[in-house]
Amino acid sequence: MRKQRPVKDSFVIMTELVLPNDTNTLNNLMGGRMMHLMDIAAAIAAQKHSNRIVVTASVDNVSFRDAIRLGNVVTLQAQVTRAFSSSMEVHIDVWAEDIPSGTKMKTNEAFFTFVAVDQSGRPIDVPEAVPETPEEIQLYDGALRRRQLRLVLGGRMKPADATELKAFFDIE
Ligand SMILES: CCCCCCCCCCCCCCCC(=O)SCCNC(=O)CCNC(=O)[C@H](O)C(C)(C)COP(=O)(O)OP(=O)(O)OC[C@H]1O[C@@H](n2cnc3c(N)ncnc32)[C@H](O)[C@@H]1OP(=O)(O)O
Repeated sequence: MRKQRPVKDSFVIMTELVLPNDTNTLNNLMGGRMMHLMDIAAAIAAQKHSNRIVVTASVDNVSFRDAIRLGNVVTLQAQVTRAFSSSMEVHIDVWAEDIPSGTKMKTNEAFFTFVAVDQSGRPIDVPEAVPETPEEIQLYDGALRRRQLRLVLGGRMKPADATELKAFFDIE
């Protein structure tokens, strides 16, 4: 039987300070720097779940809701939502905090997909991810649909095989 692991075991929290080298000429955190931080936090979550080397396979839509300013404290929270065979979907939330003014806002959210690989870079199976809380169950339940959408968009699945998507959009 395949090994199981609670999704909460993969939880990662990472905190960074926005320094001058991280910013553009408007003193805002650069988008690419943000994606780098998100990739690292999410990869650590996938590694914790699988105890394997992981590679980033894809990143779903990342939107930059509000600018993050020089001197802000950035908090990234990542957790595996669901594991398939060798791949894992990781959900990540990003918060920016201005400590002197006591304000904190959610600025980004995304889903990353990582694939566990062996020393030769070949995909290798990972434990099943078991959700426990209502929020974890909701993310788990939506993960198959999101997987099919990204595989169709990435040209890795035929739309006709995306059964969850068809059911979601009520397509015959
Ligand atoms: C332990 C304690 C912690 C320790 C704490 C250490 C800290 C440590 C810090 C971390 C450090 C930072 C980590 C950065 C991670 C990188 O940045 S890695 C660099 C960027 N990424 C890459 O270079 C990946 C390049 N691509 C590849 O190697 C191959 O395409 C892949 C992803 C391995 C897939 O290989 P493939 O031959 O296509 O394999 P295939 O059998 O067709 O598919 C395998 C799985 O991949 C999935 N897949 C393939 N393509 C896609 C796609 N586009 N979208 C979604 N899924 C896909 C398939 O659906 C399949 O999933 P399963 O059905 O098995 O679940």
